[in-house]
Amino acid sequence: MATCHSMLGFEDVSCRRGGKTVLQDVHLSCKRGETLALLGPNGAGKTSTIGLALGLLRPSAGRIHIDGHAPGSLAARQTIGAMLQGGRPAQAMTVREWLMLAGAGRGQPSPLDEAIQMADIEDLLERQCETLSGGQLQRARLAAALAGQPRLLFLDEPTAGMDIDSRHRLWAGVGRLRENGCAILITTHDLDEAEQLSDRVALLHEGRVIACDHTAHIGRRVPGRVIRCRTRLEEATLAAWPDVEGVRLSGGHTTLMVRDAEAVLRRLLAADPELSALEVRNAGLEEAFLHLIHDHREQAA
Ligand SMILES: Nc1ncnc2c1ncn2[C@@H]1O[C@H](COP(=O)(O)OP(=O)(O)OP(=O)(O)O)[C@@H](O)[C@H]1O
Repeated sequence: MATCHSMLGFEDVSCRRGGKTVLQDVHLSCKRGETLALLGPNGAGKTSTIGLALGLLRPSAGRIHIDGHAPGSLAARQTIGAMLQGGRPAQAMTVREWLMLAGAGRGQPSPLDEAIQMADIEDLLERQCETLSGGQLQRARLAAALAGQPRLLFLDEPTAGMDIDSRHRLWAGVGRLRENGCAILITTHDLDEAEQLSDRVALLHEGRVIACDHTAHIGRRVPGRVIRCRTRLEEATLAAWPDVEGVRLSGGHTTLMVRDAEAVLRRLLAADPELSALEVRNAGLEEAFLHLIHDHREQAA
């Protein structure tokens, strides 16, 4: 049900914090029914971007709108739900009271049922927030962000600390919200999560958007292919081969970024007759992320 209506717009936005420029000439938009993943290494400026959209920080240049309204205005606040890192209610209150307050703040005191169900907090409603575990508090933050049915949702590393069940529930919930026309901006360091949830990704590095594209297309920006296999060959040996641009070992698998897949495959099969679990594919979000950041660093140097 996506339309072209932009719920969030950043035009040439810069921001300074502590005497340092942390965002520079940022252009971003997120439409109704769209999920935008804001990605980048630590300190890239993701949380600062959300702070600007919420009106908690002020831009030093540029313009930001929330469904046509200024960040921090009443209309903008009633539009937005935000799940922030470290967010918690100001005083000791129960989870139910927190949700009611959050919903009322958006001018929509009810219904809370969907928020409660999506965040899986039925059994936590009467608990005082200060007694919750880290993962439970994370689920309560999600419910508070969803209370009052926001039309623009910010999720800042929403699944950090969540167990697998809650994570899957959140992913399913994000899908439903998107179908209902909610615009969602999510930050995450989990690139599988970003790939699964987002329609588009914006990659931030040192305060600049260095790539913004459809999630399914971003891998095309990376030349070469990816080979994954189980092999007894050493990482350092493989890294020294011609046409191999990068090697990574994880979970017993070796992943190689290569320029010429056929040449490397022939050499791999000859060097290790016991090689198994072989896969060859185009670059995905993770390879694009690493490649684009590496390129940007080299250009800056
Ligand atoms: N309160 C602050 N005062 C001054 N500088 C700050 C403040 N908070 C963050 N910064 C700086 O702003 C830059 C961007 O930080 P930000 O928190 O937006 O990054 P991020 O992409 O969200 O990082 P992470 O992935 O680690 O959460 C960093 O250089 C950081 O050191």
